[in-house]
Amino acid sequence: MAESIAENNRKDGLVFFGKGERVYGLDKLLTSKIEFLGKGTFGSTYKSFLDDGVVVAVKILKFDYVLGVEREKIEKLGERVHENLLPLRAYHCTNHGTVLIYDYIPMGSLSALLHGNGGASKTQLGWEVRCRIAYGVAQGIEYLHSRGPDVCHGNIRSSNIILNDNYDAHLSDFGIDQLILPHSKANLIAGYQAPELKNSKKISQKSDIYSFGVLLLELLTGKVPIDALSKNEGVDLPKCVRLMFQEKPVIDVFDSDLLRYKNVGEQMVLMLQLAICCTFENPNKRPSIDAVTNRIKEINSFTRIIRKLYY
Ligand SMILES: Nc1ncnc2c1ncn2[C@@H]1O[C@H](COP(=O)(O)OP(=O)(O)OP(=O)(O)O)[C@@H](O)[C@H]1O
Repeated sequence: MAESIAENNRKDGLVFFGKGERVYGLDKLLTSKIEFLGKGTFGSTYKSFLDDGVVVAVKILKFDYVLGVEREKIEKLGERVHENLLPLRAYHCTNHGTVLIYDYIPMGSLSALLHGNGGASKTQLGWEVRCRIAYGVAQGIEYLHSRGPDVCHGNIRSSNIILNDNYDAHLSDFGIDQLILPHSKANLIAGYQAPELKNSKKISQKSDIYSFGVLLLELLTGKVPIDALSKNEGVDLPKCVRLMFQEKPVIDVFDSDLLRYKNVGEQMVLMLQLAICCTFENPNKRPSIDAVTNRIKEINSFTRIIRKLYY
C-alpha cells in the first residue's frame, strides 16, 4: 500500500509525502543556491533556496549508510505527522545516496539559542518560553510513543529541537537511527544517553524519557550536557544536579537568566523534580510520556495563574 502511494507522488527523482505542491524535483534541488547548516551524526544538512521563494532543509545521509536504507522505512517516517515533529516532505533514495527533504524552520535549534552557536551569542529565553518548548517536545514524543510500543525517537537532544518564531518546538531526526541501524549502533551523544544503553545499545521509550529528562535539565540549568564526541566542556547533568541538590541551596541549580522571574520559583522546582524522575537510573521508575506531558501541562497552568495574579 505504502509503495503505491509513493508511486503516485513521484516527481523528477523525488518521492513526496502528503498533498502539498510539488514545485521542485531533484534537478532543481541539486542546482539551487544552498547554505550549509551543519553536520550531525547521520549526515549533513543544507538550507536550499528554490524558485518562488520556497526554502527547504535538505539532509544528505552519510555515504557509509547508502546501502542500508530501505524505502519502506523512509515512507513510514513520512507517515508520522504531528505539529511538534519536523515535517518530512520528500525523499530521494538510490544506491548512490539518500536525501531527506524537510520544511525549513527559521529560528534554528534550541541548542543554538540556549548556548549560542559558532560565534553567535545565546538568546535569553524566559520561563514561559522554556515551559512552552518543554511541552511541545513532550507532545511530539507522546505522539511517536503512541504509534506502538517499539516506536521511539532515539536521538532526543537540544540540537534536534527546531523552533519557529513562535517558539513552537519541532522534533527532528526522529527514526533516522532505525533507518540505518543495521550499519550503526545507537548514536546518542553521551550526555543524553540512558545508563542502560551502555550495555545494550537498544533504544526504547524509557531511554527517550531519560534523554527528555536531560533536555529538561538543560532548559532549567542552561548548562550543556556532556558530549564525548566533540570533547566540549559539557557536564553530566543528572549527576551534577543531584549533587548540587544535596550541597547547595536549590536556587543555585537554575540558569541565572531564570532568576529574574518572580513568583515562579515553585513551578521551577516542580519542573526540576519532574526532570529528576525522568533521569532515574532504573528505567522502570521513569514516568511514561503521557504522565510527563500531563505534569508539564499542570505546571504551565500554575504559571499562567501566577502571571494573572501578579502581572
Ligand atoms: N528543518 C530545519 N530547519 C532549520 N534548521 C535545521 C533544520 N534541520 C536541521 N537544522 C539545523 O541544521 C544543523 C545540522 O542538523 P543535523 O540534523 O544535520 O545535525 P545535528 O542535529 O546538529 O546533529 P545530530 O544529527 O547528530 O543530532 C543543526 O544546527 C540543526 O539545528
